[in-house]
Amino acid sequence: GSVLTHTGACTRISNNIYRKDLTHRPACTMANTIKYLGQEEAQHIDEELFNEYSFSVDQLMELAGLSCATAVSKGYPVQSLPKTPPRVLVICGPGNNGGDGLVCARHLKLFGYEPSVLYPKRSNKPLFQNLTTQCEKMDISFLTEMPEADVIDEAYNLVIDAIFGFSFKGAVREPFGEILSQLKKITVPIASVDIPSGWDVENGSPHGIQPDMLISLTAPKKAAHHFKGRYHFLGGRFVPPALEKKYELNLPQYPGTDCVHQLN
Ligand SMILES: NC(=O)C1=CN([C@@H]2O[C@H](COP(=O)(O)OP(=O)(O)OC[C@H]3O[C@@H](n4cnc5c(N)ncnc54)[C@H](O)[C@@H]3O)[C@@H](O)[C@H]2O)[C@H](O)CC1
Ligand SMILES: [K+]
Repeated sequence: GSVLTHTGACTRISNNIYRKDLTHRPACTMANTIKYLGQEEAQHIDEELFNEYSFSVDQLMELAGLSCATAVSKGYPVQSLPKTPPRVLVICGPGNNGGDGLVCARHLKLFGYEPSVLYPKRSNKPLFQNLTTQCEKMDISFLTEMPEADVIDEAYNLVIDAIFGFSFKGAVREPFGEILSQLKKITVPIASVDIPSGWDVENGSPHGIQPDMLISLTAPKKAAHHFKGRYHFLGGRFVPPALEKKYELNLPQYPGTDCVHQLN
């Protein structure tokens, strides 16, 4: 849109869409579009949610994982999947991004999908052990090794990439290097949680995996500027207004009571 100064004379309807309240005033645009976060800023917001706002990781992870499962159900409705049973492969990394994946798998099962989880580097923290038990008790199978790309294409409709989030840094260490190299070869769509895994959090990665869906949590990270897939959702509808204001996040309004907002 055209760039004019923000006069306050417009109402945000959704991201990048503004209704002019006064016809003689210029429409506001860039000044209050959604902010894309750098790595440090994302980590500061995360710390503030826990330390200043007294949320627990469990709470936010539950909402994050629910957002991911909801976005998946919107982009790839269970009835529309080409293969039955409606199998999806959820790959979980060693940190909180992986935890979001475990929560997402559980909700996907409740939504009628058949998730299988690959969780090769398990955290021994009680939260992660509990999330694993919850999945096992819901008859979600855990794979012992990463299937080859052609096996994934044959058996699964979709892969959920919950390997790395905003704390990823440096060169990918094994076993995730091999996992990501298989993901670069698959043809079924990938839905990435928060950041496409292996991408630099701010600069992306031109030779990295190319997800079809990205679910940005809290706010998109700078790498999301390089996302070329079909669906970009915002999830993690838990940001208190004062925190949103402090970091000038300019989050779009979520529709009604939805836990996700489709950005494009
Ligand atoms: N505030 C929010 O929006 C919330 C986001 N959540 C999710 O949490 C992740 C960030 O989680 P964090 O534990 O900080 O880190 P990661 O999951 O990104 O990964 C850390 C994990 O990965 C290892 N690691 C880092 N770099 C490498 C590498 N090059 N090779 C191999 N392994 C690597 C590191 O050692 C750690 O073990 C955020 O993105 C959201 O998805 C919360 O769930 C809710 C609040
Ligand atoms: K990810």
